Amino acid sequence: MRSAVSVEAVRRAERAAMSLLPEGTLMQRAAAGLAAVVVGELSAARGGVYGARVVLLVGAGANGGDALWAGARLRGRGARVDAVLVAGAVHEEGLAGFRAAGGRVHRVADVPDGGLEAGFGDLLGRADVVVDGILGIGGRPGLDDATAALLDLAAPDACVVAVDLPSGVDPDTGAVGSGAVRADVTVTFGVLKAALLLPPAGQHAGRVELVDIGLDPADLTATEVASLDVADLAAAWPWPHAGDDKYRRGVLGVVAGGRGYTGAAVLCTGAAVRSGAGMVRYVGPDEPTALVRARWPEVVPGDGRVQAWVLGPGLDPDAGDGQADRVRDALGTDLPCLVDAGALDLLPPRRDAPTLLTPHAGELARLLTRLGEPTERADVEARPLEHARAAARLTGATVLLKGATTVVVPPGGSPAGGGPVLTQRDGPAWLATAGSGDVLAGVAGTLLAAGLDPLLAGAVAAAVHGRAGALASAGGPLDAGRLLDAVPGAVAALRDWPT
Ligand SMILES: NC(=O)C1=CN([C@@H]2O[C@H](COP(=O)(O)OP(=O)(O)OC[C@H]3O[C@@H](n4cnc5c(N)ncnc54)[C@H](OP(=O)(O)O)[C@@H]3O)[C@@H](O)[C@H]2O)[C@@H](O)CC1
Ligand SMILES: Nc1ncnc2c1ncn2[C@@H]1O[C@H](COP(=O)(O)OP(=O)(O)O)[C@@H](O)[C@H]1O
Ligand SMILES: [K+]
Repeated sequence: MRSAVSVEAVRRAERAAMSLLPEGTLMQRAAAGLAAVVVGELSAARGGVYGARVVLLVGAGANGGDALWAGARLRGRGARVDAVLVAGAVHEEGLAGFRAAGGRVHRVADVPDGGLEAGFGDLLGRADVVVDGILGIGGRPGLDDATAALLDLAAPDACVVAVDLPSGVDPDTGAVGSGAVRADVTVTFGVLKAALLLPPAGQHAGRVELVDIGLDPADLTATEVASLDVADLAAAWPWPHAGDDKYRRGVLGVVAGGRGYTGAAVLCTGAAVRSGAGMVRYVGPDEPTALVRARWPEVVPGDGRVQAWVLGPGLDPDAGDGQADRVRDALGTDLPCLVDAGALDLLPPRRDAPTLLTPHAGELARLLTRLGEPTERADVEARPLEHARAAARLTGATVLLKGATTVVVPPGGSPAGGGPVLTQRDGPAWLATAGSGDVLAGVAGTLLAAGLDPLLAGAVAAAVHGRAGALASAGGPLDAGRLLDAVPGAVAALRDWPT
């Protein structure tokens, strides 16, 4: 499990560690770790550090201090290191250390208006590595125009190394402001910060390197956001046992598709079959039922006893084909329900039984608007965690928000009581294809029917869906049929996936 904490928790842990250590120790450890990563990048790209060009972009706080001390170390290895001070203030000890090591210092404030390119174009355009020491955990989202313009001067093939966090993101929520840094590597200190696991900030971080600076793990137990790794997935997966039969393993009922929309019914039931549900029942009108039976003869048509329901993929609540009533009936039971797509419109104000909502950004905006919080899709995309939490709070359900990074928020919006928010980013962008969400619903349904709680069922399903996507795509285009065909292999590989 990769775990991340809040800024408040990091600051507390840092204060505790600092009280036991000589002043400046943590920053020196951070700088040493940062310099080591830069050395690694330079060695890989050009065979060594000597003579490499490194430019530090330095903000007002300790994040800039880390960059300056790392720059001093890189000077010691023979790199040419320039620091560009982007703010009015600077970490003075770091600056003195950098100067003493022979680093050159420039100030954005010394360049006349409109002169950034003339002043820094050559410097940044020739840099092998650009170190983003602009903002860390003290940062608010967004960079000013001059700083953002400076970043644009870097050569496209320069390696951008972010210090602690890519600057311009919100450290706790993962929201991203304008001009935020896009890093190739982020070197983070002591513990992952929540933004590194959250969309969209996590997608700005590149590869994340965690440097141990000696914080006490006992001070870092308040996990805010976590991502399941392969060991967690293997531990959570409901592997069958000799004593099992199909009923004990879990029967899933599916109300999907309808008159005119048939594909979702075939894909969703198929994904449930392929992810190992004990049995799948499909409930719907004649046409999708016939197609489901033709493709998946093991699916049992019609109502009957189930352990969980998947409701809504490809379902039009206004079609007048009986599907809306079937959804309402299932929502009226005390069984776990996954509520997707068209069924989201039918969700009652409150449901006490375990409930997993699986909207994409547009569907979440629509749901929040219906619940009295007018929201646009773009709002959800800019601040996914905030909006998923709002839906969890308003509905009392677990909310899985789909996207390149899937966010699963426990009922009530967490973290109080419900455990951390889980995020998964396991699959390629080829997963953004029609029917992909129907496959996810089927896999998550299998897990609900097997008895997993909605938070774990959602996160495990998202991870397996992503891994199946990676297997099926192998770098090329993907369709939902091949995605669901890859699900058994993705599940089997959980026990021997290379970590
Ligand atoms: N604590 C420790 O023990 C250790 C900490 N370490 C390092 O310290 C980092 C945290 O340092 P930090 O607290 O000094 O904050 P940092 O992120 O450098 O910047 C704050 C400054 O930026 C400003 N500012 C904010 N947003 C802005 C914006 N959008 N645009 C423009 N300006 C903005 C803000 O202004 P203000 O809020 O005062 O208005 C303030 O002046 C941490 O991430 C890690 O790298 C490591 O060395 C390990 C030990
Ligand atoms: N850029 C992306 N990278 C990786 N996965 C993605 C990306 N965009 C979407 N996905 C995943 O693909 C699926 C799309 O689901 P959805 O939007 O409901 O599609 P549909 O309704 O066509 O089935 C979700 O599981 C989502 O997390
Ligand atoms: K930074």
